[in-house]
Amino acid sequence: MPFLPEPPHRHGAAPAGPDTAVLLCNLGTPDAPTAAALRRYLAQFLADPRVVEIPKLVWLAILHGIILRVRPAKSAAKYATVWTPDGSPLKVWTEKQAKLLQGYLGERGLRVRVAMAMRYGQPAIAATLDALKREGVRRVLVLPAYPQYSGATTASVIDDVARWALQTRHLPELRFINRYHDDAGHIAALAQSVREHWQREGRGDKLLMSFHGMPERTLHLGDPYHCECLKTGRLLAEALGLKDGEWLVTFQSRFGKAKWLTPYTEPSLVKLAQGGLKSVDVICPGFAADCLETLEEINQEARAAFLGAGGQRFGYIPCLNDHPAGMRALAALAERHLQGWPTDAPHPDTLALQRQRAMAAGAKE
Ligand SMILES: C=CC1=C(C)c2cc3[nH]c(cc4nc(cc5[nH]c(cc1n2)c(C)c5CCC(=O)O)C(CCC(=O)O)=C4C)c(C)c3C=C
Ligand SMILES: [Fe+2]
Ligand SMILES: [Fe+2]
Repeated sequence: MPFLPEPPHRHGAAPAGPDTAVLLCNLGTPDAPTAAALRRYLAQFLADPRVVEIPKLVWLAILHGIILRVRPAKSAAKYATVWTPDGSPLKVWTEKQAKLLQGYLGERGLRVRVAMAMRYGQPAIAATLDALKREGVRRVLVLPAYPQYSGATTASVIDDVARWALQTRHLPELRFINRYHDDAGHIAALAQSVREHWQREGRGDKLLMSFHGMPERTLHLGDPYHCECLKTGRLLAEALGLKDGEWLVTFQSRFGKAKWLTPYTEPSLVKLAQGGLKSVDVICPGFAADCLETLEEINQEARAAFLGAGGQRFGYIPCLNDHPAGMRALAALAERHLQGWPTDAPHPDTLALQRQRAMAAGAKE
């Protein structure tokens, strides 16, 4: 692919804003809770070879021949139940997180520009990186909003940045945060959010931690996702002082016919209720923000399944969203990964230029 034309250098001109940026990336979401918008979104999402790892031609035939005929309308109806006046919850939260992150980083004395982008749909990663460059950004720290690394999520964000890089002439310096599943601040924020929920709504007899699933095959192929989910679960249980039997990790959102990571969330809840458990709390620590998968699949469908099987109380613990402890943990995480990059003073190159100019001006006089 040819390099696209770029704006000419503004020789030595200092950028108006900060020249270091943090790019907060999440999965993406449809533009509207309609079948047409879902068809566009799912066609892009599910054609990503990081997400569905089966031979491309076979899969594209199934995707366009079957899945994109049925699923968009069904999924649109689900999205409609969680849609907000400002749009999809995932987008609303991610926008808010980016704004807040800029503030929390500022509080730590870091002058950086924080932008958000979505892997699928809008705002796209490539367009956002182009916009940052136009604003004078020379360094970008990419922060995929996935605590646990997986090929389907984190690596796919990195793919997208790399694709943009392949057709960009003057690249910014790039860094990536691959994971924060065991980050102490992140675990403490999750634990605080559970304790706050217990104080607000009372405490269930068990804490179920539900993570988004992946095909089990990906575990055997070396994807660290399963392992990182279990570690987050163990650390959160430890932080809360939970004993064995008081908590469990499960996997939700199975897609397709293959075996996914087990135990599955909804069947586990049904089994627990049938076994006599009356009250459960559910948290989704794999999601940085509430979205369809938490608000509809867990707080509506899984709740109904648990209550329908004899459970009496289902406590849903929201994702960290804009929780101050979660935001502070993200800011501290970003700060560590920004080490060595200029984030407060003008860039040393800029200072050197200013000195050179001052000297040149002095020599002329
Ligand atoms: C948090 C980590 C996620 C992993 C890992 C993940 C893997 C994965 N997902 C699908 C298929 C679908 N996921 C869908 C929605 C969705 N998935 C995540 C996160 C992870 N996915 C989020 C945050 C969301 C919600 C998006 C929103 O708009 O709120 C959907 C779309 C919804 C639907 O039609 O049901 C699909 C499909 C696969 C196949 C996969 C791993 C291989
Ligand atoms: Fe997903
Ligand atoms: Fe789902």
